[in-house]
Amino acid sequence: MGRRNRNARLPNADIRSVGLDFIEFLHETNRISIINRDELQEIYNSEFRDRDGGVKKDPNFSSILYVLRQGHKAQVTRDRRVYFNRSLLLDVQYVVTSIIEQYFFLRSEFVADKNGIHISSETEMVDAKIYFCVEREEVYEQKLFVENRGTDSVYFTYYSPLHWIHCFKFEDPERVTRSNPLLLSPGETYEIKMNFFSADVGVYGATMAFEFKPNIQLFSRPFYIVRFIEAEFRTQLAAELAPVEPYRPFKLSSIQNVPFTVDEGVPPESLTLNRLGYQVPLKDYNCPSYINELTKFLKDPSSAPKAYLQEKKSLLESVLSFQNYAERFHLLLYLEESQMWVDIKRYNKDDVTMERDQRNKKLLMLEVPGVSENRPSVLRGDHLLLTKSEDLHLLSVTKYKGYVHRVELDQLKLSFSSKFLDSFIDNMKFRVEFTFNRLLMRLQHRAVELAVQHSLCEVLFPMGSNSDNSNAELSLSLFDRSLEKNREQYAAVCNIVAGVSKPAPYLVFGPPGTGKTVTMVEAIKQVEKCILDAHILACAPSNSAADQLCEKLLQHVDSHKVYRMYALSRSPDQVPLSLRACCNLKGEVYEFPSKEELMQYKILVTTVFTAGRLVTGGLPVGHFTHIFVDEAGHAVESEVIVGLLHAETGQLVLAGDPKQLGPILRSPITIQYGLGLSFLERLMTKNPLYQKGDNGFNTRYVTKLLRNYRSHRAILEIPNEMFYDGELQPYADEYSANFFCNWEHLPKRGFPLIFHGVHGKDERESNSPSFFNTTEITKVIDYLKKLLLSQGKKGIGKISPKDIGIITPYRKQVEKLRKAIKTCDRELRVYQNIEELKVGSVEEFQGQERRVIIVSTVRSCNDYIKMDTDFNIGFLNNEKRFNVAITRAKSLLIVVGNPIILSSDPTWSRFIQYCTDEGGYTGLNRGIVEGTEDVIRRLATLRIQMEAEDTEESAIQQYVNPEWRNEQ
Ligand SMILES: Nc1ncnc2c1ncn2[C@@H]1O[C@H](COP(=O)(O)OP(=O)(O)OP(=O)(O)O)[C@@H](O)[C@H]1O
Repeated sequence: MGRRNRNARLPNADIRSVGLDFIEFLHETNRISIINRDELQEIYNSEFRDRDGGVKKDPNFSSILYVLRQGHKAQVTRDRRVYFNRSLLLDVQYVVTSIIEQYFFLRSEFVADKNGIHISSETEMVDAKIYFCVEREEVYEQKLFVENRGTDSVYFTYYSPLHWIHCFKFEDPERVTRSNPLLLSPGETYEIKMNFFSADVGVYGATMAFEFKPNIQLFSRPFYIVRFIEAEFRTQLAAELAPVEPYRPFKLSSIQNVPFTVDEGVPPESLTLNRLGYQVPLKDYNCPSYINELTKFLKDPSSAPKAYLQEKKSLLESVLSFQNYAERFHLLLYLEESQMWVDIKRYNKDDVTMERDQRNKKLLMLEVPGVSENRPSVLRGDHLLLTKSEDLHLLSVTKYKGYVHRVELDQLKLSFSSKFLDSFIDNMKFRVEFTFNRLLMRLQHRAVELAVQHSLCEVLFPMGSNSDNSNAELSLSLFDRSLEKNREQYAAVCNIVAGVSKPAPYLVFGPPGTGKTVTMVEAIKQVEKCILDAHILACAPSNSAADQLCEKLLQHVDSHKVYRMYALSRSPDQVPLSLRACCNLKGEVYEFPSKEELMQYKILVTTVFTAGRLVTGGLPVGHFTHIFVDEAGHAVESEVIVGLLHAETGQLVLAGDPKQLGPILRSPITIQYGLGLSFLERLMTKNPLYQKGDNGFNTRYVTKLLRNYRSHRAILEIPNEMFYDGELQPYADEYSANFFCNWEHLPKRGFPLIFHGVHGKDERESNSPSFFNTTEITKVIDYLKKLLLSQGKKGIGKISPKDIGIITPYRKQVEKLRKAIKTCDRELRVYQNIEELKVGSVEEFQGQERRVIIVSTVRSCNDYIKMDTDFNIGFLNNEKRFNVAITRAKSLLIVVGNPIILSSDPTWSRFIQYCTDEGGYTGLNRGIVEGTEDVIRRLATLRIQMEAEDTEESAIQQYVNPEWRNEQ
């Protein structure tokens, strides 16, 4: 009864959204083919409904079906079969979502045998689809059979591709047409020859419609049968990289709460040497009990408002100020954490097995596909809970705590108690529950609390009241002399050294490649050189950006003065060799030196989070005279301030670009209430000191850099137009920018930008949810070989692997590309210094640059775009990720991708249009690929014809295109 009442209140849009999520869930768990209504209802109730622990009450299954049917998202037959419209998407690569809905309903009708007519092919058809693969550039032949298995004769009157590309040709001995129909007697089979040829690798599809009539009367009603053809032309390399086994997603577990005890494991802290004390306490900051109720209320404010919930809502709606600073951030962080708990539970699994690590018998290996893409997010030092499957029926269970010692591509290495290890037997089955490490949330809670305690009002909400109004007049001799020629950069360095904005933060912002990092690095070096008692904290949100800062500092600063401090979560093998001598990794163990020792270094380099350890360790307020945060737009404000206690008396400098990668949040509520606004962006957009006045920016507080020293102007064009109002000025050194302008493989000389259109397939393998696309890998490898193996010719200078970067959004594509380069390709794998060629995600390239960047976008099917958006992966619908990827190249940018899929995104569409207009487009001829829209329109017309009264003209004949048939 209660449930029915709740449903009555749920708006249809919400029910529809739950329904669509359920379809997605079925798809993800490989059960989209289930059509039995009762079975689907059982799955919905036991595995999906109230999956967030009952925070949000889901509607019942009947309501879901009702709303989905109304919205043409599902069809339910009288015999209780349910067809969700999702199942067909994979057949057609060029889909428009609203259109595909109609296609779904038409498909099942059209593929069915009719009047005894059955259509087959030499290779086995699966679900009315012929699939074949060719590995050479040659004509491939295959026969189609039209067979009359019925008891009456039938006329075969016509056949034609409804959706077709030039690679296919058809031929039949009688040249069947309406004016030349073929009588197929019972038991008779007629052969049609199909040829396929493509000069380019890729996946090509055709949809064939066959028309028949039960008798040859002019006005008799025809009937149609449809078959789908998918041909793949792939190289030997693509074959080597093909899925090792079919994709089998893990079955999700629905965990009930039963009493349990925890068997403690061995944390990797045992691998640290800790001489740094714990002087400033870090409280638990556990989520208050009202958070779930508040979440529900915020999602549906019409639900019975309670005064205290209304009060919290008002706090979220209020403008951030120093008075509500801590309270508002605490609340937002609790809401974010509550969503993180919901999300992490989705990864719980049943019946998993583990293996012993052969190298370290004390560790067990657990396969966790997706872990390298943060699905789920697990770091070294986190823990998981495992319960023996055989114990699950007990009234009370033991959960074994396994600490993560190592995160690898698709697996974790865990340590458990010795008691558990002794009882462990291979193939034992477990239920695994993921947890997440609350440390990062706790550090942020403490940071906002300390900010208020230490009265950081003038740092967080600067009014400029403490400073006079003049710029610094210093005469500095810069380490990087090129900065002296840029007035803004030079002035920024001087102002930072003189601390003119203090206590207000100094901002260095601007588009990609404008020299923010080099300005910050120069300022650090100058502070170190000019201010004798200076102590500097240099931070960045990510380890890779912090490493880059440190590497640049070491070019001029004595390594004894610099210390790179890593947290335990950094995998030792990711620590760059160049930093080993001045960091806290000693062998396999991280060492945290004593406070006194740390205070002797002039420059400490950490991530913004690890800076929190310095606070805990009791480094006194006032110790750091200067704090620098690079890539500050990438972090949430409460993350950036984790180590800012020291900004009370020092100079804080933030550098970044709000148009590049921003903070990653899970909760739509916290995004709505502004947690995604970085500190840098807040100052820039909300604080008058940092805004542009009539005389431009106030250079005492902020420097906006606009000269791009990195890239050829053609590469900058679209980011400049789309994100920077055309303000960006190309200033790159001519020699570097034009390095590839005469490259023989450019579609157009002088335009060092290539969009290579391919029509591949996004695939998955085994349990990994991550994607790869072997057609794109083939193309990337082609270009790589053109760059490395035939270089030094025709006026192009030599480049080495370290000058090339390959960016791709999915871990599986990264892994396969590395395999292709370092193992499969005979020439590349032995190429000198090939290990220096970096293949990585956009996140790994933020802040970096290469002479040549190759981007592989992978997506070739619309079906997964929503998943990308939900998990914050992929390139589509993510302008910031697009911006970062495109702006890393200095002299040559090559993008390999599916232009049809990418064009559904306005940013990519503009980019592809630009490449086309300027002559940089090559590869897949988009003109020959017909859209799904056309196919659907055609199928719909055929259906009208089947259902209509007798008709004179065949609908199918409207689509006759002479080229699809072989000339005889
Ligand atoms: N004044 C200058 N003269 C010549 N080259 C410069 C100058 N300033 C910066 N550069 C060069 O421009 C390139 C980009 O600099 P940097 O990485 O600091 O830019 P950024 O603004 O931090 O970029 P991103 O936003 O992509 O991180 C580097 O190769 C750097 O050496």
